Formats: sequence, C-alpha cells, structure tokens
Amino acid sequence: MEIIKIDNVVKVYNAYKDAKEAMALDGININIKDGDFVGIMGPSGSGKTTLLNMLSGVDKPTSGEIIIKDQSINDMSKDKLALFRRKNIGYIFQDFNLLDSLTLKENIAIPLILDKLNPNDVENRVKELMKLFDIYDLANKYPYNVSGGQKQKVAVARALVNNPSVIFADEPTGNLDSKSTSNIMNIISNINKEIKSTVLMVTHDPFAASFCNRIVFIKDGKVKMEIASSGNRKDFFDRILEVQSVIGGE
Ligand SMILES: Nc1ncnc2c1ncn2[C@@H]1O[C@H](COP(=O)(O)OP(=O)(O)OP(=O)(O)O)[C@@H](O)[C@H]1O
Repeated sequence: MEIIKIDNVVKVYNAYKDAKEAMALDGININIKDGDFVGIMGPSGSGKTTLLNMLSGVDKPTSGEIIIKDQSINDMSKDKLALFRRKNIGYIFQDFNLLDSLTLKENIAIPLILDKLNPNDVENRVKELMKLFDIYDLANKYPYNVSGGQKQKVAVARALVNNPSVIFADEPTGNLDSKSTSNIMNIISNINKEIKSTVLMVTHDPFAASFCNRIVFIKDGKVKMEIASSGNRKDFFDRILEVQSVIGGE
C-alpha cells in the first residue's frame, strides 16, 4: 500500500526583489510504499529542501498534490495539519533542533506533553526509548553537555516518541563524524525494519544513502533516476557514486 503519494508537484517561487522567479519543482511524481526507506539525492539547488517543505506542510505546492495516509495535506486547515503532523510524522533535522533550556529527557517528552499524556506514561515511554538508544545515563543532561551523535540520538528518540508511521529526515548525518553517522544510520535502518516506519531521507552523503532501499535522484526540480538496493550495502554505495558522477552530486 502507498503511504505517500507525490502527484505532479510543481513549485514556483515568485520573483522577489533581486531574485528571479524560480521553478524549484517541475512536476515531481514519487510513490512511497508503507515500510519503505527512500533517499532523495541531487545536486545543490535541485529542489530537495523544497520537496521536504511541501511534504511536511511548511509550504504549499503551486500545483499538484501530496497525499499522506490517504489524506491530501494541501487542503488541510492549519490546525488540522498541525494535529495530523503530530500524530503521523516524526522529523529528524541536520542541526538536531533540540531546545537548549530543556534536559534531554524533557526534549524527548515534548510531543507527548503536547498530547496531554499522563506523566507516568510519558516517563515510561521516554525511558524505554532512552534505554533503547543507550542514552538513559544522560537523561538529566542538557543538549550543550553532550556530543553531536548523542544529540542526534535524542532527536531520533523524540521523532519516534509518538510512534509515527512516517519519518522525514533532512540531512540527519550532516553534522556528524563518520562513527556517529554509522551509528545513527544503523538506528534509523533498524527503526525502518523493526518498527516498520516509512522513512524518507534527504541526504548528500552516499554512505548514509546506502542504508536506504531506494534512492530517487532529482535535478532541476525533476526526477532524473531511481535505483533500488539489492540488499548489499557496499554494492548500493558504489551504484550511488556512479549515478552521482553521471547526474552530478556534491
Ligand atoms: N524561498 C525561496 N525563494 C526563491 N527561490 C528559492 C527559495 N527557496 C529555494 N529557491 C530556489 O529553488 C531551487 C531549489 O532550491 P532547494 O533549496 O529546494 O534546493 P536543494 O536541493 O535543497 O539545495 P541544497 O542541497 O543546496 O540545500 C533553487 O534554484 C533555489 O535557488
């Protein structure tokens, strides 16, 4: 079953001051099956951020439609969209997006507190995730007390705390060293396999991308190519590099 349908999405940014009109997305069609792990790659300026902004409802397409779990998110009111996002989608960002004034435990709990869950249930769910990611010892520390890799584990735990069926990750390893990158990608891959969350990840990094099942390459706002993994990560990594050398990557 398809959980995300990106149907002929066009996004034109209007001319503003010195900037000319820009066709950021030029008729994008991508279907994503429930449980898939899809990477979006493409050169700088190809439209990746614009696409993620459309998918998360931050911005609206000029034309076309985005359907997530059989609901068109373009027509939703602001309040309905906020609730839909909270119930169904987890977000992981390059710069972690943690609140510095809250402890790590509190950062993970935010979505549950917004949902007015009772404090015991909040405590148990947060503890379960912190143990799973081996960060329970850090529960009462603040983001500025821990490493980038640990911050990203907190951000992944926060993205998962509501059991979302879809996870959007925007360059989740962009600020991490290679060891933390491996660590976080293994975690995201396990979430995809074991909890069966559907993951859509924008990345420049061929190593991070090699954990995906499928990569969609975009360029100039259009889908240029798609490749699927045979299951062997090293082979997939080599194919990603090949495609990047043809269509241009970073
Ligand atoms: N707010 C905006 N106003 C006008 N043009 C924009 C705006 N945001 C993006 N663009 C233009 O739309 C195109 C796609 O940009 P986008 O940021 O989606 O690319 P990207 O693939 O995410 O790039 P990068 O990898 O560098 O982050 C580019 O030509 C960009 O200049």
